Amino acid sequence: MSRLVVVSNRVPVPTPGVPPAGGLAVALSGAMQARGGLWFGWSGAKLPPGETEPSEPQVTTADGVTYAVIDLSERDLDEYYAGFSNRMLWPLFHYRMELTEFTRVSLSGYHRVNRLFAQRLAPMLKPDDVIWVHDYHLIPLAAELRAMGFRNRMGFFLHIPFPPPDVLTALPNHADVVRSLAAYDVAGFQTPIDVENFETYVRRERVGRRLPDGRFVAHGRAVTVEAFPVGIETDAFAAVAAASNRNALVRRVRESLSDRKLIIGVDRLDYSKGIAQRIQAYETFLLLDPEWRGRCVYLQITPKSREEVPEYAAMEREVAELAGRVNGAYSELDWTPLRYVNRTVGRNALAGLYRQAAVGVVTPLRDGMNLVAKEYVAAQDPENPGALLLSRFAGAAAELDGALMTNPYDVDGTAGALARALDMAVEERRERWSSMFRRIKEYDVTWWRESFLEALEKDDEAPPSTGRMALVR
Ligand SMILES: O=P(O)(O)OC[C@H]1O[C@H](O[C@H]2O[C@H](CO)[C@@H](O)[C@H](O)[C@H]2O)[C@H](O)[C@@H](O)[C@@H]1O
Ligand SMILES: O=c1ccn([C@@H]2O[C@H](COP(=O)(O)OP(=O)(O)O)[C@@H](O)[C@H]2O)c(=O)[nH]1
Repeated sequence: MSRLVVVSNRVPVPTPGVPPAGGLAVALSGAMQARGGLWFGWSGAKLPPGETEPSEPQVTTADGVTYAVIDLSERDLDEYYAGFSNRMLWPLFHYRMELTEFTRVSLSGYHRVNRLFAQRLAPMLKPDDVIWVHDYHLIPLAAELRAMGFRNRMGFFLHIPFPPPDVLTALPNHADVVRSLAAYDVAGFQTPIDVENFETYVRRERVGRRLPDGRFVAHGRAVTVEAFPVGIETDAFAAVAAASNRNALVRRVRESLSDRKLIIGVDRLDYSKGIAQRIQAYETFLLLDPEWRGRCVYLQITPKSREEVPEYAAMEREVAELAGRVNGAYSELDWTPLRYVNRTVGRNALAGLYRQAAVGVVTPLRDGMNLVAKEYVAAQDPENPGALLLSRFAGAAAELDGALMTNPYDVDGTAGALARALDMAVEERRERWSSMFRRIKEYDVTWWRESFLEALEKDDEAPPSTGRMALVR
């Protein structure tokens, strides 16, 4: 078997006591440990001020995985990470054109760092390595490596949505972005809707066409383009949740609830997650369903994220204000309706908290997948599962047909759905949960990794299979 080389912007080199957070890190950590290989990317650290030349990769090995990471300069991070990746591609790919900021400077920093990644990675590559590149930060990496002469099989997986052409074409360099995707042998997306958006773009912009074998030919290369919805380690996560009464933090939270029903939300502090709209929906619910006052607690766990990006700082203020408003209006001396926590919680404790919660609220305005939704389902007690309230705009909605679907822009509708979730009879909860659990058990993180790598390692001549994912919706 060829060696697997994974490249992603952030590489969570295992650090005792520091859990990886963020869906990409969580999904790939398990996948890498199962298969081994090399994982290359940014260390998460900045070079000392004034230094501009990134170090040689720092290499460590743990659990059969070799981690090779480089520090990046302040300028590189400003332009490539906080700039083009997170002020242009992130908002645009989440359909938020009004939040984008395009500058030539950040675009050129984006290309410079992609070239740097290619240069630092190149000496470590062997001719038969299979290279798997992750996410929007690194779209041009294969083109850079190909320009240096590498002929390896290269695959790309986009963890965030691929927007419809009317949105994508607002990106001044959209044509280059799609040309860069054609340098890969496989381009994987989260859902069939993303594949459809790609296909519509290719057709409308006349840059390619579908081959009879299902691949796309664009810019002179044939690329397999398919949906590979990312999953979780369902069985392992369910087992941790089932044993969570041994976890001291989980026990403390349970005791603090004193029989009140728990509603849980877990999201990075990101405008795509719809946290402000969700708190407004909770406020409306407390207003319209007064019988629930004092009988439920909403716990919102929200680690801060990308604080160097101005839109994130603005959102941090907005959400904190809203949380204060709800608590100011509805708190009693012995009851606080909303617990808003800006801290990362370890996944073992999270598993137990999900299991405690009568309702999981996952209401992003747009999300590539959302692993929290799948983790909430995996963590439930099969005899008495909670209800999942899920945005129709999360990638996970294409699979989790047993969730109560909601439109997060409809605050009143979400408030009503929350009341319905809290009131749902156990028979209905069991029925909804069983179908979701079956789905995430079959399409888990192992399925995701194996099916992507199978497509990537397939002989070019063999027709790729299509329709790997059955769309529920
Ligand atoms: O590295 P950061 O800038 O701190 O951000 C954390 C990660 O956020 C995004 O995660 C996405 O991947 C998940 C797993 O496939 C998916 O469920 C979720 O919908 C996506 O938003 C981002 O795409 C990653 O690159 C970041 O590492
Ligand atoms: O305090 C926290 C918050 C989140 N997570 C994990 O981070 C991931 C978030 O992934 P998701 O796909 O939901 O969203 P992303 O942050 O990648 O956009 C999930 O596995 C969560 O369990 C965590 O471990 N601790």
